[in-house]
Amino acid sequence: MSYIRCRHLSVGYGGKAVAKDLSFDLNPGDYLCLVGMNGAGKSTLMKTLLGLLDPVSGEIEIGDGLKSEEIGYLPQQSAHQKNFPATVWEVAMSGTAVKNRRLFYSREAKDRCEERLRQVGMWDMRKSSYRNLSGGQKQRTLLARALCAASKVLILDEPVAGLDPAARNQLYQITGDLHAAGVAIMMITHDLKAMEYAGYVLHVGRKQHFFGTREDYQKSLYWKTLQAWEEEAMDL
Ligand SMILES: Nc1ncnc2c1ncn2[C@@H]1O[C@H](COP(=O)(O)OP(=O)(O)OP(=O)(O)O)[C@@H](O)[C@H]1O
Repeated sequence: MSYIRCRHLSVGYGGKAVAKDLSFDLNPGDYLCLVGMNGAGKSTLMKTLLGLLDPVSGEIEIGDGLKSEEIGYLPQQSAHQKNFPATVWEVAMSGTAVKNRRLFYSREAKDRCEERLRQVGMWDMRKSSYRNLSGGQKQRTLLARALCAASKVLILDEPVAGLDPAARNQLYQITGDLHAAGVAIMMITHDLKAMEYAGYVLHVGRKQHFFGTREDYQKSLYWKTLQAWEEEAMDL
């Protein structure tokens, strides 16, 4: 059974759909890339899957023993978050606190946080101030935070936006390692390089959508359109 199964799902605001009739699955072991033009509704879909927005219509089924609180989320970074006055350790640990609503951290939570910070290569910097980190180090800290909250499914919203090529590759390496370790990945991206890691692609279009394997996607018109659009955007 799928972790997440959506059928004829429409998502939007105030009962008005911005993306209609989406049908796709996220299964254990999947690496799904979510692509589409600006404003297509990708972030709106993610927020709906996370329960932050109600679906306009259609079905979302959470299955295979997955609980909604087992879905970790790396949101798009805001300027406010970039200047967060806390250490790397405190930022990562806050993922645990939000989920468990505990006043004090348990030994188990601390061990888990250490494991996560080691996984993303930020353990040695755990005492550093978050606001003084590079963009890539900040993203890796937020990735550890999302993994402290949940480790079965990880949803990432444009995780490499604003990162230089080295930091970008490092982040893909880490998400690839997490995937190999059994975490199902669902990633919104405008970076065509991310596609190399994907097993499946969901392309949210204005009128029609594509959902299928990366191989089929890269033979489709959707892929050609996306490539042309991204290349044009890079020229600007
Ligand atoms: N809180 C909101 N209330 C009403 N409309 C919104 C709200 N947030 C976003 N929208 C609109 O919903 C549409 C889809 O936005 P969304 O952020 O989901 O697109 P996206 O595909 O993630 O775009 P991008 O690639 O630019 O991040 C846009 O037209 C946007 O203006």
